[in-house]
Amino acid sequence: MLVEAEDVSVSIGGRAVLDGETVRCAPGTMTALVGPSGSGKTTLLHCLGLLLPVDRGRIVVGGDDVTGYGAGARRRFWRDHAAFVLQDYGIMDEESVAFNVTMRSGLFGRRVTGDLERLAAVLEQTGLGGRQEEAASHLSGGEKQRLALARAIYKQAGVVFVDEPTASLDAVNRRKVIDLFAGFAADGRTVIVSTHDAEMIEACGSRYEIGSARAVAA
Ligand SMILES: Nc1ncnc2c1ncn2[C@@H]1O[C@H](COP(=O)(O)OP(=O)(O)OP(=O)(O)O)[C@@H](O)[C@H]1O
Repeated sequence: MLVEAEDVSVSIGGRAVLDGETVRCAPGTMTALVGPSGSGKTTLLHCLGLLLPVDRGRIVVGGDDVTGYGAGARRRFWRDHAAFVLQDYGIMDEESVAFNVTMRSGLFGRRVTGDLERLAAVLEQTGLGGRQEEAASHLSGGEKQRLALARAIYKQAGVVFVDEPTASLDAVNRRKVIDLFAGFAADGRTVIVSTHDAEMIEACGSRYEIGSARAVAA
């Protein structure tokens, strides 16, 4: 699914945070949003993911102008097409590891439904094997980050929005995470990454320098 921002501007508290940004994030590619701290990478990622409205310009997904989507249409987009790995991880502390990955519980009680075999495999892959019953509040910061990754892997969404996924990782785990997202793109998905990480940027098929309104083909 092609995800585009066309001439997008956003002001927060009267200050221009994005000024005429245009990016084109193609399926089958990892697209990097790069630039100095405070240049607006996270803000643009949130606009592309319909988490934040734009003041000017358009967000276009799969050829459809989605800029004016209301709450219901945005929720359907998130449910059917999007996975997010954001800086606050979006973990529900009071819920179990399993619920945080599958986002599904049984109609009665707290039994988690979904593809439990797949859940176990994904937790194994992210180093959280056997911990599905635990409350997410028991996890460390790094484990919560891996839980957010597990959710994105489990969901198999068409568009994956990722904010600084390697910021707090050691070299070995950084490589694993880069390979994981590169694998998503190789599967034909659209992967959009806000990052400072030179190794991650290197792995991206295209990159945009945010703040300069200038596209740089990789
Ligand atoms: N909710 C908010 N309220 C006030 N200012 C905000 C808000 N969100 C973002 N900003 C401001 O917008 C600018 C861009 O922020 P953003 O987080 O998009 O930058 P970034 O390029 O992702 O930075 P970093 O690399 O440090 O994560 C910053 O100056 C920030 O202070």
